[in-house]
Amino acid sequence: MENKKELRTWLDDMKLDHPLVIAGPCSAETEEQVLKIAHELKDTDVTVFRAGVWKPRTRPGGFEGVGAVALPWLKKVKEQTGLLTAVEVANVAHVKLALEADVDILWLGARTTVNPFAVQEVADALEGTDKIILIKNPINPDLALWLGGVERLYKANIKNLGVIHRGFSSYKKTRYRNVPQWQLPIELKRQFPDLPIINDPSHICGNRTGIQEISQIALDLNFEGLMIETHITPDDAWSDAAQQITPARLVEIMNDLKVRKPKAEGETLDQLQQLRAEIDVIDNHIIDTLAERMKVAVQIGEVKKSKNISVLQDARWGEILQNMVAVGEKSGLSQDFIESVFKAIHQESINKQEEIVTSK
Ligand SMILES: O=C(O)C(=O)C[C@]1(C(=O)O)C=C[C@@H](O)C=C1
Repeated sequence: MENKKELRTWLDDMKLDHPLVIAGPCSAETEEQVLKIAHELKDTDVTVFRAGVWKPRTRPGGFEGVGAVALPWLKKVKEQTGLLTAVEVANVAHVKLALEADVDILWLGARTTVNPFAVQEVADALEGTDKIILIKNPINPDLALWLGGVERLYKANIKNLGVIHRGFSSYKKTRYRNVPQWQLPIELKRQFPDLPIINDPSHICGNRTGIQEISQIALDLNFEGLMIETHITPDDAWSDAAQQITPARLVEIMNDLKVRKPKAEGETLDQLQQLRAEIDVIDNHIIDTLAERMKVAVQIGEVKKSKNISVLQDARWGEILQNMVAVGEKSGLSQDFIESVFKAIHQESINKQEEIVTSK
């Protein structure tokens, strides 16, 4: 699949003068709940009403969605409010029912994207549809797997495509429910600038407090839209209560978010160009310094080879990491940043030395 302007046609056709907003409850619970939320969202920036009908739960026994009974409620949402509707589909049966109910947007969840067999099955069931299909990132940070999902749908002759960034699972305890790992959507955008990308701050945060901050970062990274879980009485929600917000709070967030211009012009561009020239000089210095460091690592590698000493020296490596984090902190650089930079440097050093010690 190549980047093509036509990938964003469905979004351009909406002619929005603000980012696309998809909102609605995590799960459709009752007809009354669905319609109440939809009516509160009707006269806002929201264009699409979302509601989970089939809910993939991590462990059995949880609320798994009310199922197909909710589809006629979504039809009513469309008739009464004019909002488009969106549901998650995970198998052929879901696709069939959602298409029969004339749902406008179908999305594949993270637990589906992770499985190419499941994606292929859904793609085959959707073959040739003119519905909008959105693919959430897989649970693990694997860009190829995410793009593979998009490609399977594209190959099934589906042209109204987009992706949803909902963050990635981590074994570490973090302040996020799903770590954003912004470098993945940034790389996706670099490869496919015309594939619409929507951010899902609700699943990234797992709570209400971070939604505004994550949404702003997404807009600053030129995401085309936001999908935010919204409930009339969030605390009573049957699923993901902690991360849902009221329609009123959603409106507040929308009003506070700043949409910036994608490109600078005129004087601002001149100013940026001057600063960018400075960055170019500094980047070149960084490369020269890294190359110098690597030369020393190669010399150490030669000593290790001649004296039969192992490549990895944990104690020294631990000491470097600790020192550099402390030095970095003094210059206002975060621990995460320093650790990732030095881990990459150390790995390259190991690779170079491994080449030396294993050479004949
Ligand atoms: O101190 C060494 O022994 C090195 O080879 C240097 C270096 C590094 O690049 O910082 C590389 C490998 C070791 O695990 C520790 C540190």
